[in-house]
Amino acid sequence: MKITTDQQSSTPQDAMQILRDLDTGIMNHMTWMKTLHRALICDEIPEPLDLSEEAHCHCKFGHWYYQGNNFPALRENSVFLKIGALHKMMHDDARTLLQAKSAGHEIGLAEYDKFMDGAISFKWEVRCLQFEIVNSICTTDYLTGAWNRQSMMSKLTAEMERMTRSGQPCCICMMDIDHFKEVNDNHGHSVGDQVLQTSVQFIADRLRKYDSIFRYGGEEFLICLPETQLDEAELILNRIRTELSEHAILLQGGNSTVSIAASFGVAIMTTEMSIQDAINMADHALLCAKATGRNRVCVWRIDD
Ligand SMILES: Nc1nc2c(ncn2[C@@H]2O[C@H](COP(=O)(O)OP(=O)(O)OP(=O)(O)O)[C@@H](O)[C@H]2O)c(=O)[nH]1
Repeated sequence: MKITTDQQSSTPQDAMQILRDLDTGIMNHMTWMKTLHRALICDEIPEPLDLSEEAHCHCKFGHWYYQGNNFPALRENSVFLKIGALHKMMHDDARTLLQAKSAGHEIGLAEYDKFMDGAISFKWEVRCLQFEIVNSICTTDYLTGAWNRQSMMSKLTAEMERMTRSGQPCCICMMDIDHFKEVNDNHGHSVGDQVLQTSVQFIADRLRKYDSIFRYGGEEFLICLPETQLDEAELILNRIRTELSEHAILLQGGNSTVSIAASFGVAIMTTEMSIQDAINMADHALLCAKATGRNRVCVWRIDD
């Protein structure tokens, strides 16, 4: 589920900084490659650090990569870890070439190819990580960590295609925090923002890993529950709704709390209808929940 994935703990500013750092890493290694080839081809004296066992830690990228405080979320990313392994291998292979050269041996084709293939893979994986980060910036609502509205239609379309293939049902729910304007009016917008962040995290923690939550707009969210019948969706959402209303949100500083509740409207998506039709039905159910007292789940049944 989106909220709990590692990319969510970075802000867009962090993400932009990581993109720049990765670009700098590629540039630095192109310059390094030039120095290395001068030593291998033009008999220049090699850089002493390139002969060290720890060469991968001593280059500028290595300093950045291994420093403890650069974006903790990144340290759990599988592509980031792969980049680290490729980077070390590239420096190890470069050292092997330099040692062969300084011992007066001819550099074998296999050794050279291994080094160059590693260097190409390193650059490729850095590009993959950059793509992943750009994709995350484009698809995430960075206030709440939910998927954003732009990514919603493509995800729901994929879900519709999956339904067509598998015949499994899928429910859509519109969720809106009750009297949210009062939270802003009584506590200020920054508290309102915290309440949005915490509520979404709270809900996301209680969804299954194949469910998704999207920020539809303002304090309204769309929840997609694949492989779920309407009655089951109602049960799941009612459990979440109850827990949310009973859970006071602790504000930053830890001295005060805000209690909230939310209304939910749920409908089932079928292959005979458009995605927009399903959203409209869930939205009608949400209006029903608001009109009949809030803090409740209303279900839109097609034969109602
Ligand atoms: N703090 C904060 N407030 C937001 C954000 N987006 C929308 N809002 C506020 O959400 C409030 C929504 O108010 P209303 O549409 O009147 O709804 P409500 O007070 O929740 O009432 P009901 O939905 O009828 O229960 C407005 O005050 C918006 O300014 C946001 O990103 N941060």
